[in-house]
Amino acid sequence: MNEYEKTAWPEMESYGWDEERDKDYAAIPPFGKKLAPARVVAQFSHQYRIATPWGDRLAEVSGKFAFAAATPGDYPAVGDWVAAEMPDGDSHAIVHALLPRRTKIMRRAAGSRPDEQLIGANIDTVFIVASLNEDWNLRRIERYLIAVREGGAEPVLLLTKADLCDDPERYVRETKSIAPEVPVIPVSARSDQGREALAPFLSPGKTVGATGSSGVGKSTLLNWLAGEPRQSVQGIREDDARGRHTTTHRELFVLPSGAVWLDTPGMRELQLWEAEDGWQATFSDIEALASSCRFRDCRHESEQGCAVREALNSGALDPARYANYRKTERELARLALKEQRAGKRLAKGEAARGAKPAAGARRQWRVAIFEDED
Ligand SMILES: Nc1nc2c(ncn2[C@@H]2O[C@H](COP(=O)(O)OP(=O)(O)OP(=O)(O)O)[C@@H](O)[C@H]2O)c(=O)[nH]1
Ligand SMILES: [Zn+2]
Repeated sequence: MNEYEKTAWPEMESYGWDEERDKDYAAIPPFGKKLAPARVVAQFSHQYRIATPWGDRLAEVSGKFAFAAATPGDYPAVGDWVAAEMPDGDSHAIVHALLPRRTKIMRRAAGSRPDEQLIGANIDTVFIVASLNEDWNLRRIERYLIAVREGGAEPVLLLTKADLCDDPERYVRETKSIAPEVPVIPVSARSDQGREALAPFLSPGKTVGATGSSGVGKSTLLNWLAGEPRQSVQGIREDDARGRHTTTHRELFVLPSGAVWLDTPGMRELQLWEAEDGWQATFSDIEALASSCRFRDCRHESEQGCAVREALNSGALDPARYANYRKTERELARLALKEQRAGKRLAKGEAARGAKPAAGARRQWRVAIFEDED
């Protein structure tokens, strides 16, 4: 049997390949080429570095792939699994197809038109990092929760620099109060605290990444988990085929625990994208209250039988949390408006690709409500 016609690719397991991927891969239509699975480990302007069963290669997408891609999100991103052609005796590869993404982390592209920009694919867990000594801000954590959940990844809250804090448990409690179902783990790289609690999220083949404000300790966390200094974004040292050390730019690599760490510059500065699902999950308590208001279209201002007002008055709902709910709702509505305007231009192309209509009535309802407010 031709090496390329294998039905399983154990070589790729260290990058997170599993039986489900074997199935996804088998479902790719034939391209009349010898293809093999690979994972994108770095992205340059028009090139990728991919990890293949036979080592790393530089790759580009095929002409056909580029022709079919309608938006930036259709191109591979770091963390994506692809089917690539690897011509013999050539150090380059050609990407012909993208495997289905399990999760994606998106960012709004700069400029007036909000545009999906993929900053990481197939991430299982995103560590939302906040530091225990400075800059403590539950509202910011809520915003990160929205962005992470929207793409389908599991959020875990890491409270760093526990060595600098007299009462980490107090912060753990506060954090749990805004996200009861999310694991909250105090850690300290300096005093080697919290390693065991992190272990369940760092099992072999799981892909993880970290996001959080500048200075909270993301690089330090990575170095701590890697057991050696590792400036991931700048590049890491590796042995090449001749055993020499070379520095290679990589944004995805395997930790000693066997977990795969994804660290793209965009991960560090997540912003809200049209995050209706993540927003609802993050504020599910308020959504539940709102659904028991007497009036279906209650604006929670001075209406009779408003459950949200009641909760605010009784102290059951934190006014700051409610304010953040409204603020992020307005931001999402603003984005949705822009999207609607831009969408008119895009609609034709998207319909041609069989895309679903933009997530529907609910968002339009929000747009209608908030259009007049700003
Ligand atoms: N005491 C203490 N200091 C820490 C710990 N982790 C990080 N720091 C310090 O916090 C500062 C910022 O850490 P970084 O790891 O560079 O933070 P970062 O989140 O990567 O910052 P950006 O690269 O700007 O995104 C450094 O001076 C670290 O030494 C810790 O566990 N305890
Ligand atoms: Zn109400």
